[in-house]
Amino acid sequence: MAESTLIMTKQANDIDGSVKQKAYTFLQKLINDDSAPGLHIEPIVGAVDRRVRTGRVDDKYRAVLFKLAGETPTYVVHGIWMHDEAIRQARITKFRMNPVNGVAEIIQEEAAAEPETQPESRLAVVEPEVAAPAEEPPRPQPLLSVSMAELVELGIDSRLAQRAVQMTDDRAFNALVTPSPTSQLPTWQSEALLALATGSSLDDVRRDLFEAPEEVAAEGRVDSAPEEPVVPGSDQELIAALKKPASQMQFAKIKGADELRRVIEDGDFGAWRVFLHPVQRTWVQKNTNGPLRLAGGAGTGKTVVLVHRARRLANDRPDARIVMTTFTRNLADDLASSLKSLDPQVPQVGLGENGVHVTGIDALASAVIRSAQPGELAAAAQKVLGAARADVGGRVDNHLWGTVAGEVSELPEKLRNARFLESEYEMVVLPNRIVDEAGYLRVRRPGRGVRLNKGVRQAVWQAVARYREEEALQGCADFAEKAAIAAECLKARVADGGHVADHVLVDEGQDLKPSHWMLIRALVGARANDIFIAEDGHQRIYGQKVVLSHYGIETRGRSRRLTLNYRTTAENLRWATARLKGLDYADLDGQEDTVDGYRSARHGAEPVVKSCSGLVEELDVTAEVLRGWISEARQSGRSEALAVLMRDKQQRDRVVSGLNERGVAARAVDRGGVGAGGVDEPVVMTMHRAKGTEFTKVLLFDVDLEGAGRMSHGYDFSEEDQADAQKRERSLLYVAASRARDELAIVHSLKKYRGRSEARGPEKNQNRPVHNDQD
Ligand SMILES: Nc1ncnc2c1ncn2[C@@H]1O[C@H](COP(=O)(O)OP(=O)(O)OP(=O)(O)O)[C@@H](O)[C@H]1O
Repeated sequence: MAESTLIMTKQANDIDGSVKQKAYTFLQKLINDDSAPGLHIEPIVGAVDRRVRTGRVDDKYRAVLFKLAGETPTYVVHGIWMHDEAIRQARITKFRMNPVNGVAEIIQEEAAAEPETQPESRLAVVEPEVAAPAEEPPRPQPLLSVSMAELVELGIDSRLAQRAVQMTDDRAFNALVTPSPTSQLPTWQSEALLALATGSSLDDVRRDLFEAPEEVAAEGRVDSAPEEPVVPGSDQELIAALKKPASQMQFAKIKGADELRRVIEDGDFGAWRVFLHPVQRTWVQKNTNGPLRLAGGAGTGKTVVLVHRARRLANDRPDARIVMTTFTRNLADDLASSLKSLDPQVPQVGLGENGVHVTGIDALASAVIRSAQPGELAAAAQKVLGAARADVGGRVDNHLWGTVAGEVSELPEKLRNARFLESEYEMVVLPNRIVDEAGYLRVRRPGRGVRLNKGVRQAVWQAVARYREEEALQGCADFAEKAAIAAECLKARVADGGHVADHVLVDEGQDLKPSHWMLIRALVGARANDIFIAEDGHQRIYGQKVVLSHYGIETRGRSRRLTLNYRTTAENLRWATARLKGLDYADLDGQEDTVDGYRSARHGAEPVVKSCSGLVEELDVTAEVLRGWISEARQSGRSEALAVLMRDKQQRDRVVSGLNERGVAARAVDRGGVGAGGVDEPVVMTMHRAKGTEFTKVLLFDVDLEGAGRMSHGYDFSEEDQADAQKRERSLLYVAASRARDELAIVHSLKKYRGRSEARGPEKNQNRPVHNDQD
């Protein structure tokens, strides 16, 4: 009995639900012993590839495989089809190493007897389903600014290259380069062409796809034994080609029965676990002295990289203490379950233990505080608050800044405002560890927008002092203060026992506040792979813009942006990014952040925008759209997750009851998991809560298409802050729209928004920034 190695392809992974169990049994048997009775592994006469085999999955279905000889055989699973289609596929499909760049690929050739009919190339490129460019209004410029020869030099099939360089129409181009179960377009070729069409240069493509850094290339090598020279055209050459990072976008070695089961059960949804983009793989493996920052639009797989990287660090050094953190508890729960689903063997542990500790950043601060001795806590609070308090565990009343603002009559009217005071406190007072008026009068406040003279600073400090007094009376501290106090505790502990973590990985970095960054810096010393940050400046929906280097985290020169969106369709992406148009965004290095090159390889329907006359009609339309989606899903038998997203919790509850009254069994989601969210019970949640989630179809309810938004009110103490608040509203729409995998609907009532903004009166003291713990 000889065990086999199994290589799954991304396309083969999408196995029809009705044969998944049988496919699993077949492939598991194949791994155990390819000569087992009942598998019927057989060659096909007249096939273009002598390595091709078919295998019997059941009476109707056959697997198409490529067998590579070695010490033990390797089987590359091309796919599972009904008998006749499987035989056809087996005849015309070839597994090869691309002769130009050495990447493994599956291509289709015409039957061996007919090669002369297509002299320039025998690769069968399926015609795009969309109308040919000749039928479209002519456009002056082709989409690609490279020549056919340059594409061929990259390794792109010559026939595909010829068609691609002639294309002037987006949709036709996308149809040409989008892989489908019938086109057999190698994944790397599709990605290379899409990247070139969205602004990457040939050098960018070469670097990203073919030039893996040493640590990634080393990961792909067979083992440390001296390598035998590989004979050209041999099976060993193909096995080596499978290990190239660009090959691993499409081919993945299956390690064990559990992985096989998960890969088959999850199909495309589990692709993130095995088929990484070479750039993702690089950022999983990269070793550096100092922090790394990975930026990228929504759905580009930043979290995927973070989770893979946590596993990689844990596997490299089982005694490493790794912290993986993010902005909210819900997001942290998602990270924990992704890590578990990627690798259940990675120990998820408490802070300071060997393994990965996954936690929300505020929960992390609270845990440090809970673990501190009273003396330690008092010393830390002295540094942060100017009072040696050990009673900082309680929660601050949400309205405390508003109350204080109302009490300090010396504050100018414009600044007598909870939002101003809270942001001044979090951005200036806390990070600078200001504990008295003299310190506040001296401090520099770059980037704060509103200028303060001495008298105003004194008034602001009066408010801060009142705030702190009240907290001392109540025995509490707010989240930002807790993070600052936790950071001071950890800094003090370094002298005794060193740092509490070896590696810290941060997701949703754009939303973290200065005190959070100071806490992160205090968790881990400056060392190899100390901090890894995933962020998207366009998705900042809480707090102010932050520059990491101000808090001892220097990522300049060690940053990268991901641009391929895996989640949503190109159509939804266009709608989502259009929300950001005309605004400037910055990344955590303080540099311009753009959506240039941001692309999706998937296509679908255009988003549907429904204009309504008011709330009742909005609810009617929402119920109607949901009923349509539910009935489509039921008819197709697909399991789909449906969600309705809106701006705030009151609206959410109104929508749930409105939908229930209309016979749609919707369910509100607040804290805690989203649950199945299947078609029988669409979920309804705020756009803030939807951060980090994804659904098959998403409806945005009562959208303010002008993006002026309610949040901008209350920020009129400075033009910059008001503009920033409006920007966050647009970002929120971008976040919400980019949750949709397939379809997006937008329901709005423009008339009502006009009325609302005209009717807005002063509500200054009640205003308070939305906090992560609230939404
Ligand atoms: N290499 C990959 N292959 C297949 N799917 C992938 C890959 N990388 C990411 N995905 C999928 O794309 C979706 C988005 O990934 P992820 O959540 O990591 O993106 P993100 O950049 O963190 O998004 P956001 O910023 O919106 O939170 C997920 O469904 C994930 O499984």
